[in-house]
Amino acid sequence: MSTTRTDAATQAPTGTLISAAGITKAFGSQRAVDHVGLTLGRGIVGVLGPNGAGKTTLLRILATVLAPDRGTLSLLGLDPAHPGARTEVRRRLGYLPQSPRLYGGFTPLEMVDYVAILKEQTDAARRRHEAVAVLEAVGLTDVMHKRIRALSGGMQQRVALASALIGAPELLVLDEPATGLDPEQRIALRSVLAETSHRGCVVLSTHNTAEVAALCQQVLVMDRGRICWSGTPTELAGEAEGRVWESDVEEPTALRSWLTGPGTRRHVGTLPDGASPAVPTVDDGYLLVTRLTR
Ligand SMILES: Nc1ncnc2c1ncn2[C@@H]1O[C@H](COP(=O)(O)OP(=O)(O)OP(=O)(O)O)[C@@H](O)[C@H]1O
Repeated sequence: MSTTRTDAATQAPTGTLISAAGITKAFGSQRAVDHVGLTLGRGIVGVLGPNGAGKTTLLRILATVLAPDRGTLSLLGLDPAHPGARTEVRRRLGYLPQSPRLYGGFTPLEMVDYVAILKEQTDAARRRHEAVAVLEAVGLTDVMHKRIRALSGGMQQRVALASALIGAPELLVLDEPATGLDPEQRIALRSVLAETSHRGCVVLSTHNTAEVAALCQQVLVMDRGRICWSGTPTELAGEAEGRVWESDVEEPTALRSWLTGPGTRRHVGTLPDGASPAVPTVDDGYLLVTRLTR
């Protein structure tokens, strides 16, 4: 990816699972999502963007929780605007909202089983087998018979994640899935998502660029409702190639500067004469592309 693009559509993979064009959603006069186009196939896609960029709104649209005001959307080859097709998509979709609602009086096993029932899985034995498997995948085997209200915040987040994973979804939409997880669980989450991505499309929003670099094949950067950049994590870091450096002083040519240690500042922008470029990271690229579109 050589330049920053506005309103970017991503590369069409073989086997399109999500296809969107001109998707727009406003709340009053505020356009939360503004003419977004997407073509996504199998793999893990990370959505980055500042607070209020429209990530949650876009994910809610992809999860069929919210209907767009305008634009066309196809999920798993179906049009979710039609009630019958929407029900079918929901059977094949897993969704982790930003603030999941769990029933505190349920156990994790009951909660996940309940979601499977909502997905119209009628075989009780199979449901239980699958529920036990997804709870094991998120590391909750030991507490699957405890009341959810008695679990820690990170464990509750994993119950919500297991609820999204039940039914082997072909489309997995996760709003900040790593929130509240300890480092070990974050690493475990990566393997669960990598496994899901072999059979379908995982779209996740995050503020964690390290997570994106470790996990995602593709990144979408959103800003003010639009996708302002798309590409691979390596390409995002590459945006800052030759445009990032470190020094002990403030730099007038820097678009953004931040402290990285006692007295050391890192800058992105136009490299001043005599400065040596630093090795760029996904963070640098992200800061640069969000700055350039403002
Ligand atoms: N239900 C709603 N009613 C009114 N405004 C909303 C609603 N949902 C979102 N918005 C507005 O839409 C814009 C995008 O919000 P959204 O939650 O999608 O952003 P975000 O990128 O997920 O932010 P964050 O990183 O803070 O979670 C914001 O200006 C927000 O205030």
